[in-house]
Formats: sequence, C-alpha cells, structure tokens
Amino acid sequence: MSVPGPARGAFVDRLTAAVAAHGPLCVGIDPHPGLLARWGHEDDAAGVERFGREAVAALAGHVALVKPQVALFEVHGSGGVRALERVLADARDAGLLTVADAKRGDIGSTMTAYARAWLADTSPLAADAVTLSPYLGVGSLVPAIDLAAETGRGVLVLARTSNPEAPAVQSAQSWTPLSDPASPGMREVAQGVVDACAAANRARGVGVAGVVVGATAGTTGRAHGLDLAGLGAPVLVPGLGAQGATPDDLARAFGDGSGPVVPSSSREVLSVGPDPEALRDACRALNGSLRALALPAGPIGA
Ligand SMILES: O=C(O)c1cc(=O)[nH]c(=O)n1[C@@H]1O[C@H](COP(=O)(O)O)[C@@H](O)[C@H]1O
Repeated sequence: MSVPGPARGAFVDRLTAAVAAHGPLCVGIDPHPGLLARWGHEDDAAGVERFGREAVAALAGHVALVKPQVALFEVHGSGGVRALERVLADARDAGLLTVADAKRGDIGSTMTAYARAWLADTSPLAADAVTLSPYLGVGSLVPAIDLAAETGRGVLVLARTSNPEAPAVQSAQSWTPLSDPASPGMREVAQGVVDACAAANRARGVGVAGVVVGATAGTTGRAHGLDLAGLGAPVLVPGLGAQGATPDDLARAFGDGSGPVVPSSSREVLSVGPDPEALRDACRALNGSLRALALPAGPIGA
C-alpha cells in the first residue's frame, strides 16, 4: 500500500484536467448495508474494504474522481478506518482523484489536527480534498485551507446542502462584514460561506477552497440563488440520482458560475454494481449527459 507523496500541482488544476479527460461525474463510495449485500459483501470492515476497492478498480481511468463517505467506514471501527486507508491508497495508485467526505469543522487549534489527518502528505488518510463544515465560522477552517494550499490539495466547504433541514440555517440572513471586506452587508449564510471561500482563494492566488452546493437545494435559479462567479474554485454538487436531482436541474442552476462543477452520485451509480462493466456503462452514460450540459469546467475569479 502506498503512502501519500507530495501532491503535484494545485487540486483545482488537477481536477480541471481530470474532468476534461473523463467528464465531470464524481462517484460517491458509500458502502451502505443494502449495497454491500447487493455486491455480495458482509456489513463489516472486510466487506467495506472489498466494496471500496472493487469500486475503485472498476472506475479508475473512467471517471475523474471518487468520494468515499467516511462515516460508512468509521462505523466499523479501526478496521473500517484501515479499509478507508486502503481504498484511498488504491485510488491514489490508480490516478483517481479522491474527496474524503468527512464534513469536519472545529476551532482553529484542533482544526489543525483534522487538517493533518486528511490533507498532510504523511497521513495515511490523506485525500486530494476533504469536505468541511463551516458552522464554527469559515475563519476556523483556515488551518485546513492553508495546509491544502501547501500540499496541492483542496477543501470543499458546505454552503447550501441537499438535505431538507438545511435552509433553516443556510438561508438565514447574516451580517458578514469579514467574509468579503470589499462588499460588507447582509446576505444569506450560504452566500457568506461562498464569499469567504472566494476571499480565501484570492488571498492565496489559487482556488484551494471550493464549496458544496446540493443538486436538490431548490430546483430553480442560478446556483440555487448563490453567486458563484467569483469563487475561483471547484463546486461539488451531490444529490444527483437517489435524492431526486437530474442533470437538467444542474444546467439551470450551475450554467454560469465557477468550476469545475462536479456533480456527485453515490447510491444510484453503485446500485448497478458490482459488475465493473455495468458500473462503467452507467458512468459513461451519466458523464455523457453531464458533458452535454457544458457546466463550468474551470475556475473563474480566483
Ligand atoms: O458533502 C457531501 O458529500 C454531501 C453534501 C450534501 O449537501 N448532500 C449530500 O448528499 N452529500 C453526500 O453525498 C452523498 C449522496 O449520496 P446519494 O444520495 O446516494 O447520491 C452522501 O454521502 C452525502 O453524505
């Protein structure tokens, strides 16, 4: 098993190249009990390892990136974490970009430890990017943003998530003078997150801080009401398929913002497995539909 070496180039550039080569689809590796049974695996550490490694073997060279869901490995304790390390190592060895969907967020000093776990060259859990929760303030995420910039990795900060409970927090109006000193004022919390990430990217001259905007987070309007034009970094868009969003929803919402826009699907794609050819066919078809939308393919505004 390899350990992560120094990452080459900025994550946003490597992702832009991978999307150009393979299409924008991100496949979530979510080893739910039902999917494990379908793939002929037990719901235990060995089962999630086989599931994840088989998914990576089938998808390497055929999609731009995969997104292992960390909790579905952690639920099996140390064996599950070890399984996740092996899945990440396989993906790295196969040239497949990885997003660890860990949704971490903490005060600055302990955020440093989360950053080291998911973004340091020396960590066996290092991925190309990690999802982060900004509930403690985007400023608390700076240790991760800085380490990602240093190691050629990225962070993807939750802005407008796909779950129905999200608007109670994310659509609230807040005074965000520090998120964008150029234009202080009232704005939605979700827009404040985007603006703070855009400012972090401008300050570092590279699109290291991308955002997560759920595909289902409203079905009309530009980026579901968010202005992503100045972000200069990737936009991860989960919720395609099992949660009800279609490629057409994405065209309406993400046509003119920053990119690369990477729609993500877990259960819908994985449920066609375990046959590798069937998995690849499903990804090819989805990537074909997504490519036809001509979603933003690179950063704007950094
Ligand atoms: O950060 C995420 O990945 C995420 C953000 C979000 O807003 N909505 C969302 O569904 N996700 C994750 O994306 C995956 C969606 O899975 P499917 O609904 O099976 O495609 C799950 O692992 C979720 O935890």
